[in-house]
Amino acid sequence: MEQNKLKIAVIGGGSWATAIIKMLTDNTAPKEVFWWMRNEETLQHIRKFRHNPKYLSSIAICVKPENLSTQIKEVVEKAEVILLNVPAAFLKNALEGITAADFKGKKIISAIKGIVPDENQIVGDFIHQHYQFPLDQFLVLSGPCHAEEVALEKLSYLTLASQDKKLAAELACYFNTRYIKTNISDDIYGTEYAAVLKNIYAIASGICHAVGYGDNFQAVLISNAIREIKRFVDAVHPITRDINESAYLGDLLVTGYSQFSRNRTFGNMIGKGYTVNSAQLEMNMVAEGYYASNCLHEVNKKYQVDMPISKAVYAILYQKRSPVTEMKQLAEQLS
Ligand SMILES: NC(=O)C1=CN([C@@H]2O[C@H](COP(=O)(O)OP(=O)(O)OC[C@H]3O[C@@H](n4cnc5c(N)ncnc54)[C@H](OP(=O)(O)O)[C@@H]3O)[C@@H](O)[C@H]2O)C=CC1
Ligand SMILES: O=C(CO)COP(=O)(O)O
Repeated sequence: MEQNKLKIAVIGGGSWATAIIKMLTDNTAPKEVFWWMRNEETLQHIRKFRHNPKYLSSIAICVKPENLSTQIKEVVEKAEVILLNVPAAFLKNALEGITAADFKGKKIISAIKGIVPDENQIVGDFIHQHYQFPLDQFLVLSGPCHAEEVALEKLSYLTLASQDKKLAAELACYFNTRYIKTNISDDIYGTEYAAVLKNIYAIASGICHAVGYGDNFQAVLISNAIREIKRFVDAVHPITRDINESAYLGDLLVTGYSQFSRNRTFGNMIGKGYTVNSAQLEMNMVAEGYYASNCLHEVNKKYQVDMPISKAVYAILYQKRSPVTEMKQLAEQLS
């Protein structure tokens, strides 16, 4: 019996990792869950009080205290499935000391929605290239799903993508609960890139709200954003896909409109005149779209896809252009 348990390790200690821990431990399929986080103090608190003191503190943590660790090598070694969930900007740091041999024979799921800075690669490409990790053993876990609603056990849908749909279906069984349904997909590239891009559009959405545009304009913005996503993912990985599926349009909508969206909140602060630093400090959570905007700007030099919304966000965040002027110019280009 013990041997049939899936050994899965969650890498990351933020809100999404905490919500994923809840799903995995509420799910009744036999498994052993390991959890890595960087912060020893947080780990000791969770061991003692069974709650994460920093993120989603209401969630009761049901991981065995001895399965919590700040030693990534130890956690990776024990598991057969590694679920990565540190913000992309800190992924290289988190994986320090890990070699290709440590990942050999395992499956990796990325629940990260960001591009690895400097490398300008989505996580799948980064892991494949830097750890010689086979892409057919790599999966992408996406939304639309906010950690806060998982904590509240509100009905939510995930998407698990793998080139091997059978593998995706097998692993999806470990996430489903009364409040979680997991769709499967074979589009690892489209799922990852769409999840990265929607964060940039959520920033645009927040900026527009802050500078005075209303719901009518927001609808036009989001409608243009999904077309921009389609143009880009079709250029990077041209396969037949329905962009209206939950992993693409759904993820964009939840981020663009939800009160829980980190990226929209960040954009809202930028629109109100906060500097990037002060907005980041104020939020105490990571808005992936800020880093993604710069990375995408670089990646798109190769593909040359027409992306006026991403361009406007980049100009505001990285070229210090005025949100009001930039959004006014953008509005002229939308339809
Ligand atoms: N939140 C959500 O609803 C969802 C998030 N995601 C994705 O999950 C990933 C993680 O996001 P999320 O859980 O929201 O993050 P949070 O903002 O909740 O937490 C931030 C995490 O990043 C760590 N961190 C912050 N600064 C640094 C640093 N300088 N070096 C190393 N680590 C650092 C924090 O560690 P510490 O606490 O020790 O400071 C913490 O674990 C992102 O890619 C996000 O897009 C995907 C779907 C849903
Ligand atoms: O990816 C997410 C929801 O699917 C979370 O990102 P936001 O918090 O910016 O919405």
